[in-house]
Amino acid sequence: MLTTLDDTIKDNIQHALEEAKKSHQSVIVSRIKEVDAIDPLHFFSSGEESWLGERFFWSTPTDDYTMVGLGNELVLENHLDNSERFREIEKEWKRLNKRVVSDHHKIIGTGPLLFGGFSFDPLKEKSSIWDAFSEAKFVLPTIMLTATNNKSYITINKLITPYDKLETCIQHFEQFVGENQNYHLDCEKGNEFASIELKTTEWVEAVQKATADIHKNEMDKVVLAREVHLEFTEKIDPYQLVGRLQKEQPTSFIFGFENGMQYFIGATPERLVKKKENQVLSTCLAGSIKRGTTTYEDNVLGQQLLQDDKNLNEHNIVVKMIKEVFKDCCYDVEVPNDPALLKIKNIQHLYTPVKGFAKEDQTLLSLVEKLHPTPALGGFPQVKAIEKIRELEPMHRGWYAAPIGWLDYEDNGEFVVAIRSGLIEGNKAALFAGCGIVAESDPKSEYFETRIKLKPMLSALGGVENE
Ligand SMILES: C=C(O[C@@H]1C=C(C(=O)O)C=C[C@H]1O)C(=O)O
Ligand SMILES: [Mg+2]
Repeated sequence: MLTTLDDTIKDNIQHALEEAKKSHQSVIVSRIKEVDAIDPLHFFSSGEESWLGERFFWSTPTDDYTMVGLGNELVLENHLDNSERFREIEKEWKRLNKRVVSDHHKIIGTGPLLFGGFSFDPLKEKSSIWDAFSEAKFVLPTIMLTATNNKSYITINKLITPYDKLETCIQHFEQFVGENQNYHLDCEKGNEFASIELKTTEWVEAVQKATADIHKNEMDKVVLAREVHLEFTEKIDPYQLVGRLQKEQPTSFIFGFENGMQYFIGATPERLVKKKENQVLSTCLAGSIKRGTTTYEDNVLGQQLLQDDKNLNEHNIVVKMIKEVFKDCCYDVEVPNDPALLKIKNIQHLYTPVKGFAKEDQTLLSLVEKLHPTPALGGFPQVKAIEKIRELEPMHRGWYAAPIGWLDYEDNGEFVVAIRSGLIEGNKAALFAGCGIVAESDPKSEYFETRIKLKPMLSALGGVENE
């Protein structure tokens, strides 16, 4: 993919090696090069042979970034509780020295960066399907494609340890020079499946119990989720799934994280926090209604949602919390007074963007830590709601509803909330969906709401549930 390996990179490798030996610490060397356009999906698929189980995919609705990583050059992972797990990742990432060689002006989203995520609640007892997922796991890809602003870039990363040999390090970069792009494309094939909804009765009872507790003033809101398991006749191909999600959910963030033989994949409309230099952006997304079958019906439903007290209550609890975090951590905070509608393929939501500029001592991961879980996924008050989820929810969330995303070495990056998602393994898929329970919640309509939220994954997997 690189045409030549110039002397600058060799000098940098040499210096990094000396630095690593002197400091007894590893140093990351990154080579960034602009390349002719490469289809990100083909790039993802091309990694199947050499890097199966070590790939990630990320694309944003505004198309400003698509990133595909192949190979785990470095893994930062921990099993720590709450705030410690965010801080440990940040500490380890900061400790590594980074040397970047680039043939162009530095572009955000290229160069050494981490991609990964966190579990929803480290204190919830583990269940088998999420066993291989830690409380925090981030990878530095060996090779990464970044497509942004109609340009494509390839980053090659190498972790240089004090024990490495110069020749081996140079070879690491040389192996990608002039490599042929040998992409294979499967045509879409049908894949039949059987589905089971797990513990539906328990879930409905949990909703009833939660509304009763809200009436007793134990809390204002709690989000309860449920799980559906699917079994297909053939193996599920993550490449096809990502491709379909991209096609069917162009207004969502598409994420895919391979963890050995499991893939955590989804199409979420919900940004948790984006940081570009000191500009910070978050999204309050809560309150939902279905899409109409005609423009007229769709508008009527949208207007109904904008005026519905139950949904406005669900939404305003989220706005209040995110606004408070922003007021603490940012200056020049801007929040519109009223929500707007966010219409995505299968559902419409109440939506309020929140903007600000991070104070000096705030980092992207410190903001993730303070925001997670917002009342859109947890509830309010936060601690009480999380305890209720542990007690009432008949499933283990794993990485569902938790932050997933990327951060670079200059603290730019973006995290979303991993909803409208599923955990795939072989021919099996576990899909998750939840909803905000408030005093006025009706279990039947909340159940219906979770069915709509399962649709993006169901449809991308090849079938939409009957209503
Ligand atoms: C919990 C989910 O979605 C959240 C709950 C919403 C609601 O109850 O109205 C809306 C958007 C999300 O913040 C999910 O999709 O699983
Ligand atoms: Mg709702």
